[in-house]
Amino acid sequence: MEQLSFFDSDLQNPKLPVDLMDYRATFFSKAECDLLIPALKANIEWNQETIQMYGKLLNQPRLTAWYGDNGKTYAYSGKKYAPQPWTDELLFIKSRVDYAAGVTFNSVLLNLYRNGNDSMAWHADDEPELGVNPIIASVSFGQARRFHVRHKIDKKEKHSVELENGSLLIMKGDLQHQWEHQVPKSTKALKERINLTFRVIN
Ligand SMILES: O=C(O)CCC(=O)C(=O)O
Ligand SMILES: [Fe+2]
Repeated sequence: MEQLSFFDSDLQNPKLPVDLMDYRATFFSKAECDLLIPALKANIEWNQETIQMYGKLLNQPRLTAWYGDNGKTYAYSGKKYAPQPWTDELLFIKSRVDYAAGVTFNSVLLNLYRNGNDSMAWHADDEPELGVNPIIASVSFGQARRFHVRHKIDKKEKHSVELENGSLLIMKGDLQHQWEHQVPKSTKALKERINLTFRVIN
């Protein structure tokens, strides 16, 4: 795919992992986004999952859903998730993403960030079922949010990109092994954002 990288610190930092991330700002057109966002809101079965933290059961700061091929179970935070069957919208998005990434994805994790208070903490998608050096394709709709990447060992090594409405970010190489990523909270009044990360579960 055509490589466009819009990382602000590109020039200052030769160690920027451009070989680990491809970003396309307008992968889906505005018209496609306007059709897909309400369809995803209405047709996806959004769940409020919990997390165990400091001995307490807390709500995750976002809603989630897991869709994919039958049998592609996903283990996350000590729980196992069976996928919901693909919807028409998801298959449409997947066909475009599969083509761009050159990968036939078999599952997708969806996140709904309701406002600036919703977030995703630092993590790497390095579960064994994703395999070594997984390609993960991340599609964003709605409110643009900052996506931060930092090196696991040298935590000062940090980059960020604004994930815009209709954008595609492909994460690849050893990004999930050497780096972590997050979507931080914001104190601004932010609208809803839907993110889909397409994955191959082995
Ligand atoms: O919402 C995002 O942009 C990131 C989502 C993510 O990192 C994940 O689902 O693993
Ligand atoms: Fe992730």
